[in-house]
Amino acid sequence: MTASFPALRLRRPRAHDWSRRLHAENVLTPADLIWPVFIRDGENEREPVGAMPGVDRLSVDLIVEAAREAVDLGIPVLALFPNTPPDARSEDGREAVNPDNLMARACRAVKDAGIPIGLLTDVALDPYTSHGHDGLLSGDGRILNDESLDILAAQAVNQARAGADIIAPSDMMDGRVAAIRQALEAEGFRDVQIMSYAAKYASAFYGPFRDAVGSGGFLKGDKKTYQMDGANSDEAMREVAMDLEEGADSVMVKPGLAYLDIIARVKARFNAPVFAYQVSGEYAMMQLAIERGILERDRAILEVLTAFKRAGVNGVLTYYARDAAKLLGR
Ligand SMILES: NCC(=O)CCC(=O)O
Ligand SMILES: [Mg+2]
Repeated sequence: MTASFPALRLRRPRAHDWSRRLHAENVLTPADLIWPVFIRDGENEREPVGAMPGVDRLSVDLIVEAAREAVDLGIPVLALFPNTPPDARSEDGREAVNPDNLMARACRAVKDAGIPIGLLTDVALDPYTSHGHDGLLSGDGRILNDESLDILAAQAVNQARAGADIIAPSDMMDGRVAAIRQALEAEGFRDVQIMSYAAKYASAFYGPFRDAVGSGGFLKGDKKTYQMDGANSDEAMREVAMDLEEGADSVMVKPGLAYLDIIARVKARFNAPVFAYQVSGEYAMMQLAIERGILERDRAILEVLTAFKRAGVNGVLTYYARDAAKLLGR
């Protein structure tokens, strides 16, 4: 910088709204948003998630309505998460490959209704297992890596058959992207995308999500042997490199706000689409402060989502997707 005050006045471009808009380096639009929704049994059922005020579990018919609303708001993708009835959960999570499970029914219902929206489906066993883990559990309490790959790949194919557009493995087993990509190719699903949860950290901020999908009460122990240690950043680069090499079309960093540095590193290093997940705990934290009048709602929502853009994401999974899209307009 050569000029100095008063030739240089950095406040000049900030003086007017038109000028601030003109100079904005990053712009959030509804097309940046992926809306996670929770599926439950029944018909015309809308059930609030206690730990996530403002978020409901919806029966399949209401998921279809949500998809229509998302399209109207310009949101390109819905992310689907099932709250599997307890009697369908088992030690091996086999409900994950049931062609009539909640996830498959929701995908088919949205696609059969001809709604032009992308569907992102989560691959991991935790909503289907009686122990709440993302992979298969051994007798002595370990999460088995290689042994879990077959059912995860079969789960992905089951979702693709039901109409999923983006398979999103969140299980953090090594090698699962390759296994899923191979299975999708073998079954003819050449154009089904994979968005891998590449850098997924073992986080306290997933607590409310486990309430939403009903796995919290089941979970034995923690997920530290497969999800990443929050102290690590180089390791995230290796996770991302591995998933891209195995056939991921895009990668995700999760949670979001506490990991913006990871997003920025991934963006700087890889020429690949990167997404962030503003997770349930981030949502709950903000939402409770908003409901108590401590935070200004609209500004807080847009500020945080814009921060993800600034860090370098192509898009954000956020429980605020609908609210943010309404604020942004089309
Ligand atoms: N596999 C999806 C998640 O774990 C979501 C976490 C959250 O929203 O807390
Ligand atoms: Mg990995």
